[in-house]
Amino acid sequence: MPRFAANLTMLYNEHPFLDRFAAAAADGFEGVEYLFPYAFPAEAIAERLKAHGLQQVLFNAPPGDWDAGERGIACLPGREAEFRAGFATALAYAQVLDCPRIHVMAGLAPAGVPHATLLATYEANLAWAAGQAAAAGRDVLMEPINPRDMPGYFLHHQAEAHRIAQAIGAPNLKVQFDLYHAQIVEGDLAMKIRQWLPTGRVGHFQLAGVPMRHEPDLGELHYPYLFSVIDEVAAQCGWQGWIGCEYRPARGAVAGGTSAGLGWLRAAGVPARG
Ligand SMILES: O=C(O)C(=O)[C@@H](O)CO
Ligand SMILES: [Mg+2]
Repeated sequence: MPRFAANLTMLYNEHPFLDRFAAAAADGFEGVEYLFPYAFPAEAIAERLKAHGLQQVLFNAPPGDWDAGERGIACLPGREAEFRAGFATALAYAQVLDCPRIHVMAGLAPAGVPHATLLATYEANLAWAAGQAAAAGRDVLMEPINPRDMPGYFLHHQAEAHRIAQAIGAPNLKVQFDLYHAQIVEGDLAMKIRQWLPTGRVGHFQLAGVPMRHEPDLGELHYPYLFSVIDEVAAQCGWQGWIGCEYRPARGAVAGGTSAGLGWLRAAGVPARG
């Protein structure tokens, strides 16, 4: 069975951020991910990871002005210096958190800028980041995101992300296969897993029920089957990664809401710890 990481941006919102680590560990998660750690000192987060026996598996580089609606800056011409400074901060956090993966968000495509210009900027920033990350022993990830959740986002398709990774050719530049986004944009997930996992360019999976982004056992996808496909292909190609659980618990509005919705995790063979 794949290893599951709790996404602490979406799960356990019934607790303050630093208390979500204990809650995830008690529910049987062995890894965690989240969007951004930057509101907290890296040492304070590292302390929680250690105290609860958790691995930090992924977080995102600074995305520009998130509150103003920005969703990454890697494809934006003229923002290269800010991109580099932000990525250096991410690398420093990754060092303290012992985190092997950093997701670099592409950004929203600005109106009037040719696609070729955005792509060239994105590729140049990714190539630079991959070089920096390689020296620190980390992977850089890009993630195709569905246009309903994030209208105007630069990257929607797995194939496009793999084409970019292949063109840049850095072994530590990989693709985040978010099954929720991919089902909405592309479908045919089992065959896509069989297509992309053996390339060695899939750095991480994420999951959520489709279409509402709730628990994976709510909605149109049958995750037990997809887990078995991931297991089968991972055993064939030697992939050893994580699946980030990046969903909004449908029961999250009630006390203990995240834990109450983890029947799917128990069915996948993960017992509670606490
Ligand atoms: O939204 C997602 O899906 C993510 O994985 C985030 O890191 C980016 O918004
Ligand atoms: Mg995702």
